[in-house]
Amino acid sequence: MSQLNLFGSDKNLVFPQNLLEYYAAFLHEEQGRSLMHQLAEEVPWTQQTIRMYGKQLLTPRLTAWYGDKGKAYRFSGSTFEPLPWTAELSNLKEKIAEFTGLNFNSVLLNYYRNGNDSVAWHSDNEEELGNNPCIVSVSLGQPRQFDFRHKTDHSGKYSLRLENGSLLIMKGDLQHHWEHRIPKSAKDTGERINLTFRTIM
Ligand SMILES: O=C(O)CCC(=O)C(=O)O
Ligand SMILES: [Fe+2]
Repeated sequence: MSQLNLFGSDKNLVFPQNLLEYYAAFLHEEQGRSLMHQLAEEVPWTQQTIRMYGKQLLTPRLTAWYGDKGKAYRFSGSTFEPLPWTAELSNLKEKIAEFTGLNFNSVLLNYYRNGNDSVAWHSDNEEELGNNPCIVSVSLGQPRQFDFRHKTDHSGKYSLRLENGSLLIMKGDLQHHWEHRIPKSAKDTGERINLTFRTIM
């Protein structure tokens, strides 16, 4: 059963709750934590640079990209060839397929080393994800706040807490009209890994 618990508000816009499904306990607490530690150790994490305001900046988190051979992913002017699926990641992909009925050919991993790591406002609207992508996001470790704001109206935001072991589905036309981010957090200092399973066309 979905347990969506959105908080916050927007004076003008009501968040379309039907575009999210949230399951707080997709994995058991202990499973979530041990998978996080395993991935933290084993994944060849890299810190990407992005071009912003004419400057090269380091992204405030570590990332890795896995998927089927040939399913390259392009963003910020770079092309990323996926690493081949590991046993842990393909097991998790299978578990997601059983739980949601959804199949994916790639996964982006984000490692937030502490509350100072974050991801800025964006939507996952790259062309190779197709028009209305279904994205499954699994969170491990430190719970963090996940914010949504409307693309053209920044007067308010909606938030949700992504728990250790949780699964969130983002679907429909969410990525057309809404942006999301993981803000920095002074109080949530523990480490967290997030995996977003995606289909590259
Ligand atoms: O860490 C998260 O929960 C979200 C990551 C995200 O939005 C992304 O990788 O596109
Ligand atoms: Fe995203």
